[in-house]
Amino acid sequence: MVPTFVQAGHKLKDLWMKQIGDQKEERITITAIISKIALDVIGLVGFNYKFNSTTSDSELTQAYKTLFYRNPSPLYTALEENLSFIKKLPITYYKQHYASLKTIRNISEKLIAEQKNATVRGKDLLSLLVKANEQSPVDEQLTHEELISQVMTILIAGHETTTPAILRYNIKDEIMDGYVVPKNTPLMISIYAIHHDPSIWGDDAEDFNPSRWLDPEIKSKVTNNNFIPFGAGPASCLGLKMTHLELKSILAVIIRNLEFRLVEGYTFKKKFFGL
Ligand code: HEM
Repeated sequence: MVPTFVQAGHKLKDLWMKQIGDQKEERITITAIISKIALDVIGLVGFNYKFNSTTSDSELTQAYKTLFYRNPSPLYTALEENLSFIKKLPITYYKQHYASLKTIRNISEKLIAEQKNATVRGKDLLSLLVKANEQSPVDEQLTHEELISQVMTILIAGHETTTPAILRYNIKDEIMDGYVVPKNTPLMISIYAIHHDPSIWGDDAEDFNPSRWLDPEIKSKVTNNNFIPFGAGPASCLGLKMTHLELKSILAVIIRNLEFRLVEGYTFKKKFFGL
């Protein structure tokens, strides 16, 4: 995997170098391109699939855009979540949404079929999954539908990584903060709120300040329960180790070649997450 990550780092560096050109420095918005690079990487290491999303828009990239780069108002999102019939209305967005899911499903099916018929097996996640499945006793094997779901989950989870909250159900009746919470109550744990708690991160918790990781007092307060970008417990992120390695590999290339500064006076526009 590491050579793929390092190559991705070089691709990113080359793109930015090109943007800077002959100038000494340039103002660059980094977010959109990072997401594209992440999609390219998950395509390659996950499925041996070339999205090439920094240079072209494949049908899969298009499908992703439809699913993830939609920005409805919080009110609309709340309505949509609580009144499930809304998603069945013949509105253009929903038609595109379902068409996109179908595209992702079709491509997942195609990738699995290719792997099943392949004579030489790669080292990507899907090749390993198909191989392990074939070698398992028949009654333990994933069905075709389950294989497709796995591929779709990894394709989606490996790309859209900003989760504001995680959902859990308590397995027994509990009293929380004086309230009785009956067994099986859906509980939304707000990652956003935990990661902005001033009692852990300081009064400037809302500010983008990576240097706070150098503060020994803050570091001593951080635990696996209050820093959970990859979730926690048995359903936590499958891609954690891979992501750490990917980020380190890409950063190693980038910081050897470029210097970064925040644009003076720049302020971040906060996204509303509803939790
Ligand atoms: C910056 C990168 C990433 C972040 C911040 C992230 C974060 C998360 C979070 C918060 C969850 C929910 C965990 C929970 O409910 O406790 C999750 C689940 C998951 N992630 Fe990631 N993730 C990242 C990258 C990836 C990648 C690259 C992959 C695939 C290789 C991946 C695969 C998954 C899967 C399959 C799940 C569902 C696990 C389950 O429900 O059992 N993630 N991720």
